[in-house]
Amino acid sequence: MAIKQVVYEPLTTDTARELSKNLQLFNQNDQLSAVEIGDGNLNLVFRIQNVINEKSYIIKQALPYAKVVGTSWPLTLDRSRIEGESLKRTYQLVPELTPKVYYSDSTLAVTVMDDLSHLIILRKGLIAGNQYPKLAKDIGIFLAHTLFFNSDFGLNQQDKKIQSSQFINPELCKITEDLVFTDPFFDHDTNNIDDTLKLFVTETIWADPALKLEVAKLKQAFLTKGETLVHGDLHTGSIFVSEEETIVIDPEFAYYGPFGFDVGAFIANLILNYLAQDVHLAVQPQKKAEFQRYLLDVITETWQVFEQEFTTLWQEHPQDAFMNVDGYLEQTLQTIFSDAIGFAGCKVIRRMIGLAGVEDVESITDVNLRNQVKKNALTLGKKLIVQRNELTSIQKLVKVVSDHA
Ligand SMILES: Nc1ncnc2c1ncn2[C@@H]1O[C@H](COP(=O)(O)OP(=O)(O)O)[C@@H](O)[C@H]1O
Ligand SMILES: CSC[C@H]1O[C@H](OP(=O)(O)O)[C@H](O)[C@@H]1O
Repeated sequence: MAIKQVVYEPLTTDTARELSKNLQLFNQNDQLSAVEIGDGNLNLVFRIQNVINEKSYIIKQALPYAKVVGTSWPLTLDRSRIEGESLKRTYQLVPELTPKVYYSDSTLAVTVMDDLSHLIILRKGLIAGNQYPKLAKDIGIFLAHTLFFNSDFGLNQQDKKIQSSQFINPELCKITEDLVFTDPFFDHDTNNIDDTLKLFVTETIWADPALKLEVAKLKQAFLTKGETLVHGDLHTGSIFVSEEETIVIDPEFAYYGPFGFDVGAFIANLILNYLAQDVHLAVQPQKKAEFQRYLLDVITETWQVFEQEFTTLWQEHPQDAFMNVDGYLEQTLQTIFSDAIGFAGCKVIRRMIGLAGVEDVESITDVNLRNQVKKNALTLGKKLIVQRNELTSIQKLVKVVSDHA
C-alpha cells in the first residue's frame, strides 16, 4: 500500500499513474495510459489502464473549488470522504448496483473504484433514444434497499444516529439549498436564463406566491427531514447503464435527508428527457411516441418496484415496534411519494433556469425550440410542486406528464 499522502495537491495524468502504481493496482513495470475524463461539474476523473491487458481503474479526485465555476467558488474536499463512505455503505447493501471502492484517502481527496467505461451514462443513452430493459427494476431496488436500510425503519436506531454523524455534508447541502430550492425562484445572479425567456420566467415562476409557498415547504423538508442516507444527486448523469447492468455513481451530495429526494431526482430527469424528445425525435413521430411511452413506463415501474420492495423489507426487517400498526406503511409510502413529486418539480425547474443545465435540453441548438421545451418544463415543474398532494398514485403522475403540452 502507498505511504499516506500528507499534503493535498491536484493530480495530473502523470501523478495519477504514479499513484496507481504506489497503490499496487498495477505492477511496477506495467505500461499504463492515463486520461482525465471528468465531464461533471465538480471533480477530476482519471482512467488508468494497462495498455497490454487493458485492466483499468478510475481515480476520482475532488478539487478545492467547483470546477464548473472556477477557483472563485471554493468547495470542501470533505465531499470526497463522503462520496467514498457512501459508496462503501451502498456496496454493502446493493453490490451489483454500485462500483467497488479499492482505496480512498481524505487528504488527497481521492477515491479509486471500478472502471465502468464499458457502460454508458444514462443521460447520454436516453438522448440517443436507447432503451434499457433493466433500468426501472434496478433503480427501484436501489432506492428501496438504500433508503430502507439506512433509515430508522431498517437500521438499528442507535446505529443510525452514529451513521448519520458521518454524513454531515453542509457545503454540498448548501449548493442544493441554493441551486435547487432557492435561486431559481428569485431573480438571482446564479440563474442562467436566455433574455427571450426572462419575461416568461418572471410571470410564471417569480411572480407566483402560491408556488413559492409550496417550494418553501419543500426546502424546509430538505433542511430538516433527516430520515435516511440519500444519494443526494441521483440524476441520469449519475447512472451508468447497458442492457444488462445498472450502476449508480457520484454520491458526493449524500447526507441524511428525506426519503423522497432521490426518487424525485430520478423522476425529474426522466421527465426532462421526455420533454426534450419533442424536439430530438420531432421528425420521427412514431419513434417519439414509442420512446416517450418507454420513459413513462420506466417512471411507473421504478415506483412500483420501489413500493413492493420497500413493503417487503418493512415486513421482513422491522426495527420499530410500530411498524405493524395498520396504515403506518401506507401513510409512509404516500408521504414519500408526494415529497418525491414536489422535489421532482423543483429539480425540473432548476435545470431549466438555474446554474448547471442538462444536456438533454441544452443540446437543442434552435433557441426557439429550446425555449419551448423549457417553457413546457417550467409549467410542468410548477404543476408537480403545487399539485403533489393530489397526485396520489403513479398513474395520476404519469397522466399529468403525458397530458402536459
Ligand atoms: N467509475 C467510473 N468509470 C468510468 N467512468 C467514470 C466513472 N466515474 C466517473 N466517470 C466518468 O467521469 C464523468 C464525471 O464523473 P462524476 O462522478 O459524475 O463527476 P462529478 O462529481 O464531477 O459530477 C462521468 O460522467 C463519467 O464519464
Ligand atoms: C456547482 S455544482 C452544480 C451541480 O452539479 C452537480 O451535478 P454533477 O456534478 O453531478 O454534474 C449537482 O447537481 C449540483 O447542483
